[in-house]
Amino acid sequence: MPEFVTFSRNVFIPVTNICRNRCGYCTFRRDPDHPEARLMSAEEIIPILKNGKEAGCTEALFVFGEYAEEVPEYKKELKEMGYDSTIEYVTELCELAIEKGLLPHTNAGILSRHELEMLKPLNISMGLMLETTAELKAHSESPGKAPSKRIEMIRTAGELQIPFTTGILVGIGESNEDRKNSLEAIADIHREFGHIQEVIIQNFMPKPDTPMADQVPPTKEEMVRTVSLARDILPDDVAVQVAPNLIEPRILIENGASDLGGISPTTIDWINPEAEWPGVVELQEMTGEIPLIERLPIYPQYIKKGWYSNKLSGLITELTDKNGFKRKSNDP
Ligand SMILES: O=c1nc2n(C[C@H](O)[C@H](O)[C@H](O)CO)c3cc(O)ccc3cc-2c(=O)[nH]1
Ligand SMILES: C[C@H]1O[C@@H](n2cnc3c(N)ncnc32)[C@H](O)[C@@H]1O
Ligand code: MET
Ligand code: SF4
Repeated sequence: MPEFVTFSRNVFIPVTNICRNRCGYCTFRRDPDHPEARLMSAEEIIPILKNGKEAGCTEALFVFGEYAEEVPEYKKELKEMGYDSTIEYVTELCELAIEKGLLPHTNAGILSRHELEMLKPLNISMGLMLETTAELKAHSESPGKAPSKRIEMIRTAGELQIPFTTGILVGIGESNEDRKNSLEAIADIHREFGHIQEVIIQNFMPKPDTPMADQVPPTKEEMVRTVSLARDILPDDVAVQVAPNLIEPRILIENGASDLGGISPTTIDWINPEAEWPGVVELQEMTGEIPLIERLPIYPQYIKKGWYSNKLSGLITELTDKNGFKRKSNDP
């Protein structure tokens, strides 16, 4: 049982849903000619940032389809907005978030070393799910989900000392042995670079109108088994995260989970839009007698190590107490 359980408050910004991949489980992605295909403008994003700040959020979570630039229609739209590349636009958005008082965390899928170098000074942490080290049908149309590519990017983020969130998606056709391999791969990378702050054990949620709509999601028992496997395999300084809007967390906490990820008072989970966020009072009910502590999108040990740029130090000071957690009390 962990000593305490953590969570953070974020605003979820689905910057673009155009994506070069086609994962069998995903409803976030849209085809370029779909009426809901979009690239959000800075004008749309600014009020979302402001609302989140007013509601006490600390994190701007920027999520993208992967390498949308490989889609010509998107490239044209980006050009019309005045940007030559996605990464140029992301840096602009991160600066906006910082200006509004939120710490940026970007998950844009695969990024090159150069792109990671550009984002490091503007992101308090970054993320990329490993998903799995297995070659699966779910990823047969997703070049960016090749395990070797994902591992390479997670390693590069380590070389650059970027506090990092990764994880595995459970129930997409992988075996228990595959889960073990995936977690061992993450543990090895962390032992080499020391930058993995949390590993998400995310349960696959079947979505209508996807190739995997009829695939059975993992059972609670499988999730308990996977969380305790993760706790066994991962080094002690890596937190195991589960999503409280996707699964009842109490028994997972009893088996090694110690973080509930980002919840949002003002935005929805654009990846799992059917799954509403619990509020802080509900989270407290879920954790029971175990203390619930609000954290920032960077874990305290990385604040202590100084793994953030001077562009973010003012905000860190504003937002943290002496232990590196959120300064304000956890009032709902
Ligand atoms: O609302 C969500 N937040 C997701 N987050 C956000 C996450 O809960 C928080 O941003 C981190 O805990 C940092 O505070 C992710 C972040 C990553 O880096 C990688 C994957 C995810 C996945 C989700 C997700 O499915 N839904
Ligand atoms: C941001 C992360 O969201 C996860 N993701 C994408 N689609 C689903 C789904 N149907 N159920 C659960 N998680 C999903 C993937 O692991 C991705 O990397
Ligand atoms: N498209 C990216 C990935 O799958 C970001 C999260 S999914 C919307 O890695
Ligand atoms: S999960 Fe990410 S990479 Fe896969 S199709 Fe959806 S947006 Fe694209």
